[in-house]
Amino acid sequence: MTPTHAGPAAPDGLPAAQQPDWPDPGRVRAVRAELGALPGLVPAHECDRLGERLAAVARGEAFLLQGGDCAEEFRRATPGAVHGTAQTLLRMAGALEQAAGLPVVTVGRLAGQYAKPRSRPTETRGGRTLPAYRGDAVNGAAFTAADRAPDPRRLLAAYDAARTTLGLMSAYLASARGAASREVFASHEGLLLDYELPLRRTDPATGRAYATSGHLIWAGERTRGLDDAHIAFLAGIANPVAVKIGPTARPGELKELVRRLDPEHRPGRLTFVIRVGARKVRQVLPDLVAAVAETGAPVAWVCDPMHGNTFEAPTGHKTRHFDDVYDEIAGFFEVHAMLGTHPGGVHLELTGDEVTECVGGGAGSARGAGVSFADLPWRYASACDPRLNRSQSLEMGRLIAGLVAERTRVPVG
Ligand SMILES: O=C[C@H](O)[C@H](O)COP(=O)(O)O
Ligand SMILES: C=C(OP(=O)(O)O)C(=O)O
Ligand SMILES: [Mn+2]
Repeated sequence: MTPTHAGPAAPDGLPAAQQPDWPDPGRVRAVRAELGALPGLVPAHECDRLGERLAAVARGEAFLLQGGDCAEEFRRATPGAVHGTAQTLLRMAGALEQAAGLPVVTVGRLAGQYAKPRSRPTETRGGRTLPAYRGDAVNGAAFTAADRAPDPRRLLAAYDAARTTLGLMSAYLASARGAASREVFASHEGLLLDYELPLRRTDPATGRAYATSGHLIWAGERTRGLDDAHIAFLAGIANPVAVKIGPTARPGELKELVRRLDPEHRPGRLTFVIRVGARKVRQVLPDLVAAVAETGAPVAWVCDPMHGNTFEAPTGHKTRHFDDVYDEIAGFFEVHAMLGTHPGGVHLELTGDEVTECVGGGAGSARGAGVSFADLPWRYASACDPRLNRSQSLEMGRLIAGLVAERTRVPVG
């Protein structure tokens, strides 16, 4: 179990899991004040527009493609890295739109995905134990005491990197004429309350509070405690919000999340991102969908086929198999077909670079094809979880397009 810190940042003093052990509370207060004086990163009307798009996703009239790094890195807030991710997402969106005849809503895991919840608070290498890497907004990835020390000034660097990334994305979209979907929204896990709360602003037009750190904010599998600070934070913002749902979630918990996060049943407000693993999805998803259907809330159902399929390769690398990723998506579609509900979209960890982090893929996608275990050390660049590389992403995009096309009964071109 990861420790739960009842930190000062929690809304209404509620317990907040996975918060950093900042060394200097005075400095954190100063950083929060500085963040509070900076302009919001995204405007409220864009959050509302994404909400409208997600309402269409929930109705089965659009498909959500959400993807990007597991952990964004400050040093990669560069044109090459941001454009690579954007181009990969837009090419996948193009394949989906063409095959399925449905508009695709494209959302990046970007411009804020700088904080990570971890399974363990520390990491031991060669007999030496240091704090775990918790994302660039908290500490550095290098295995040194200096890097791993949490530093609240990194919250300001996260704001700068997010602003740079949003600018690079806008520039790319302005140049991507004719692209199937030219809107890319920004999303991240709203993990660090010392970052999220100062960036929460009241929209003068409506008097409603918005997280201005990104368009869509989600609570992770490790921070979705019903009575905890993260859910209270999401309940208090008007943005579209999502919650990751792992294999131990009970149907009643989802009903309670609906009650807290979408009491008015506002279309586009709430998305459930299911990440239960390929071997469990067919078994656990039906009861979850049925329970939420009983509430009558118009939630969007999205499949994260990454986080329930992670395993350790013989090389020691964290990896995922392309076929497991596809199988969880296929199972997700099967369950929705059986229930007559809508498979709203997918949430993927991917990059535009040809890294070697996930195994499999390649023509035919038989086990053993594409990236092999032996390839993993070659280009394993992720700061946290393994991502689909560019080729694997495009291949997965084509496979998903096949599933959506089958569903919408439009022949694949
Ligand atoms: O991205 C999700 C989590 O932060 C990640 O899977 C945790 O990884 P860990 O189990 O190595 O801590
Ligand atoms: C932390 C993540 O996922 P989850 O909360 O589903 O484990 C993530 O999306 O990187
Ligand atoms: Mn991850």
